[in-house]
Amino acid sequence: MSKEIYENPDLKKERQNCPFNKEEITHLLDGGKEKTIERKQLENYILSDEQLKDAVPMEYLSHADKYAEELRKACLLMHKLADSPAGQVPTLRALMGAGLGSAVLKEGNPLALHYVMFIPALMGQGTIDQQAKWLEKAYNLNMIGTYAQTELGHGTFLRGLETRATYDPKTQEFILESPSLTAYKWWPGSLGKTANYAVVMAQLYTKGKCEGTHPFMVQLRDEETHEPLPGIVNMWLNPVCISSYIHYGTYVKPTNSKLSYATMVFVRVVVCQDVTTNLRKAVTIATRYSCVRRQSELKPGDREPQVMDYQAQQNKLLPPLAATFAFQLAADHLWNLYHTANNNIEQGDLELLPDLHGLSCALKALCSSEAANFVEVCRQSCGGHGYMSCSNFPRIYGQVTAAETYEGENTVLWLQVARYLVKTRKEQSGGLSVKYLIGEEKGPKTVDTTLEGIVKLYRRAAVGLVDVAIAELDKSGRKGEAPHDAWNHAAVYLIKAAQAHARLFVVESFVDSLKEGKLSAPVRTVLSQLCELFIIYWLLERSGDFFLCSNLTKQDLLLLNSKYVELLAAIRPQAVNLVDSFDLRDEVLNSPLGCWDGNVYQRLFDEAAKSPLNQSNVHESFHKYLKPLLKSNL
Ligand SMILES: CC/C=C\C/C=C\C/C=C\C/C=C\C/C=C\C/C=C\CC/C=C/C(=O)SCCNC(=O)CCNC(=O)[C@H](O)C(C)(C)COP(=O)(O)OP(=O)(O)OC[C@H]1O[C@@H](n2cnc3c(N)ncnc32)[C@H](O)[C@@H]1OP(=O)(O)O
Ligand SMILES: Cc1cc2nc3c(=O)[nH]c(=O)nc-3n(C[C@H](O)[C@H](O)[C@H](O)COP(=O)(O)OP(=O)(O)OC[C@H]3O[C@@H](n4cnc5c(N)ncnc54)[C@H](O)[C@@H]3O)c2cc1C
Repeated sequence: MSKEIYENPDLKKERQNCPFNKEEITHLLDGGKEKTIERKQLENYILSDEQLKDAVPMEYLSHADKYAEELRKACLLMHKLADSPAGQVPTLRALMGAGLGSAVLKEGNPLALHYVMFIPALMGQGTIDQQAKWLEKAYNLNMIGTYAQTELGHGTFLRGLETRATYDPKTQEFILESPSLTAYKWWPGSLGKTANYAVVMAQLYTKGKCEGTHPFMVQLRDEETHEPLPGIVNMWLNPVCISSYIHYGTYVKPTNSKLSYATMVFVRVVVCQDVTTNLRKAVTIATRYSCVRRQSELKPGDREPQVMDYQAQQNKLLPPLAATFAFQLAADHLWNLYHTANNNIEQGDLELLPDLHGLSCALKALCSSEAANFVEVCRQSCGGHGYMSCSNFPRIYGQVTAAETYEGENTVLWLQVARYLVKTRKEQSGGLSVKYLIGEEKGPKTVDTTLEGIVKLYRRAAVGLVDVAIAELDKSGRKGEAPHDAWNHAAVYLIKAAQAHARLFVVESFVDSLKEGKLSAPVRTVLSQLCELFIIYWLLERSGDFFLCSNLTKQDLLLLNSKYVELLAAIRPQAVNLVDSFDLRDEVLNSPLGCWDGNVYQRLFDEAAKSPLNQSNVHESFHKYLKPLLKSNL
């Protein structure tokens, strides 16, 4: 007899009479029906393999055992890669990130850097000959690489990196050395125990002159024994400069000194997608749990309500729910820009590089910081159970907050965006962003609170805050301050301007996607409600920016507040159906709070029972420590 599938009655009720086609949203997020089919096939292929399941929860293993277990599974995944139904790159993308990858490798993928940075560095900066020599070896996993740029003393300031690569024209070799403790490469993933090669960023010295940071291929460990090569600490290795700037002993300047930064741009682009996947997981867990959890008393004498029926809970969870769509659509736009810019760069056309740099910094900083804040709100919205390790919130939060630092610490990236905006605004030049800066809203600054009217407010804020920052810089200049001091003293304004520009890009992406998208009426309705909720939410959160740059009035704000709470109530009935549309399997959510069937309490209990401490009534430590204390009559 088929086993009755349990479904929490509240969740079951939430799912009744869904007014839109969930699969249509799933296909939208996957990039089409075929991509959804491919993703589900790959998930079944990977998640059905018993060897990829954890015998015990990872949190109960030692550090060394965690590493060994993750490496075992990562290597097994690579064996499965060759036969995967989705093909190499789509599978790699799925296995390296926060979705399918983290369902199997909960503590992280020891091989991630090999694919996320090492191979892209070779592809983006190696010469044809170098690619011919290394790429096949890398793709065939005959070598494992990482990207070693950050040092103990420097991560942000690349011009301050201390690792030196001195070219010896006699031997035609580069001598790599770490001249000080602070020069030690620190942080590169896989560098400690896994990688046997690295792309090492070092200051190139030739003929006594420093030519700046360049990438070098360095072998770290013996390919057979995996022992570190002799002198690995004070590297005197046979590195190869990954880029063809030394011709017959003479340094040839690259067409663009910024090309060595290209790998970081790629990762910043994919990070936007990855933090959005993590945010989708957190929102799904918190939303389903909030419809299962009944607590307190809303109407005196009534049954305890679902906590999702509190407006305060809707205010916590519906903006992050809307953000998952906003960030996904913006990340899709950025991904398309990346491909266009990259294809142009391969033809020698670097015109879009500043736009790509500006927007990738802006979106990476915005999506990672907003996702981190929203994930913490989701965690808090689940009360005590949200604090449990098994809820998966601690791991998701750790992953999204890491993204606020790696690939460019967010503040540094905001200042890079500001540098790009000030330059673009002053020169009235540049490409993509110029439409925001030059296409500024002319005419009266009256406010209309329609969707179009609100988008115009975002544009006024983006342009207006750049102008405020420029005015600050000019004021400092008139006082005789040096440009670097003026820049530092305007940092608060510059960062606000950068953030306003990033928000405008996300808002425009969301609105434009709904205009362009071929959506059914019910899907368009619910996504439009989410879009309007989100852009009003951000406006209310940042109302100071809008007061500064437009004729927004207190009356307008009160009207927008009313619209906001109306939208909370309108979207609330579809919250579970919307997160169901993400089509995130329980194994990917990896949380008893967010499971599809809502059987929360039994799953929490089962998880707790897995703890080694719950394998006996009295732990041995009682006899060693507690009993003597109890007897000691202190
Ligand atoms: C095989 C592939 C198959 C499939 C793909 C596989 C996987 C991908 C899919 C999924 C992956 C899923 C998830 C990924 C998730 C996580 C990633 C995994 C791991 C992360 C590991 C982390 C790695 C790292 O952290 S690496 C180290 C990163 N470090 C940094 O980012 C340093 C930040 N600092 C800087 O960038 C510099 O300080 C600086 C900002 C450049 C400033 O330095 P500097 O003072 O020299 O520069 P100026 O400010 O003077 O500007 C000079 C000039 O240059 C322009 N510029 C600066 N940066 C760039 C750039 N990056 N690109 C282009 N141009 C740049 C700047 O605008 C100035 O120009 P102008 O003079 O014209 O103004
Ligand atoms: C999980 C993780 C994985 C990583 N993986 C890798 C890897 O694989 N390979 C690799 O090479 N690196 C890696 N890193 C290192 C990472 O790239 C650096 O930590 C990051 O670039 C920040 O640099 P930093 O640590 O020097 O911070 P710092 O720049 O020292 O930041 C400290 C403070 O100084 C501020 N600051 C610095 N410069 C400025 C400025 N110009 N203006 C204003 N404020 C400033 C920052 O905003 C910050 O508040 C990883 C880091 C993490 C957390």
